[in-house]
Amino acid sequence: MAENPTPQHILEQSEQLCTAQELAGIIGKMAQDIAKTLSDQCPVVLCVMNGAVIFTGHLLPQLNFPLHFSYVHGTRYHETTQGGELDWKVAPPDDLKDRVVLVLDDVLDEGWTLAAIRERVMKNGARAFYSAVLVDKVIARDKPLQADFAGITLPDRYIFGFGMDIHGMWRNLPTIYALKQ
Ligand SMILES: O=P(O)(O)OC[C@H]1O[C@H](OP(=O)(O)OP(=O)(O)O)[C@H](O)[C@@H]1O
Ligand code: HPA
Repeated sequence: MAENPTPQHILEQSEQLCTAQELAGIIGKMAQDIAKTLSDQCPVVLCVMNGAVIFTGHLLPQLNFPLHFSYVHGTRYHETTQGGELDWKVAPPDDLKDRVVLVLDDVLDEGWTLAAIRERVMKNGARAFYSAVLVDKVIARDKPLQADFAGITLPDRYIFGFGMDIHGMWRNLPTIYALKQ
């Protein structure tokens, strides 16, 4: 891959990992599983911006029970493919006393982002924390947190599309891609 690849070059060097139709089925099933656990809890649902925006947009209308909605924004990959320190742009809401919280994220990779969100959410008084991730990445290390609801497991490759970026681009692709190996 060239040092400064063009968006088109990135796409040409990539392969699609699943279809948009498969993702729709996966998210539909997640909505059913989440409803079984949380439909009588009136949870606070938090989208982790930016990556979870499309996953959230597909999942939320399928959660057929009362809930409150807000978001957090933490980033630790910036426009690179390596995670670093978590940079809070918008921290979890302060007023979570006795609330059940469901956090939606696009990918559980090393797990540090969701672990940090859980810590803040519980510190802000939540009664219970749940997480739902579209992709659970299989990595060689233990993760500090396991997702309560996971859509698909994918191997340890940098993925993008469906909300996830590669060098800041291609969040708008309708399904998930990875660079060809
Ligand atoms: O499990 P981890 O290794 O902590 O990585 C997962 C997090 O990394 C990505 O966010 P990123 O920092 O890229 O910010 P973005 O969502 O704005 O792209 C992704 O959206 C998750 O929130
Ligand atoms: O594979 C990934 N793609 C996009 N964002 C990410 N954040 C952690 N891992 C990834």
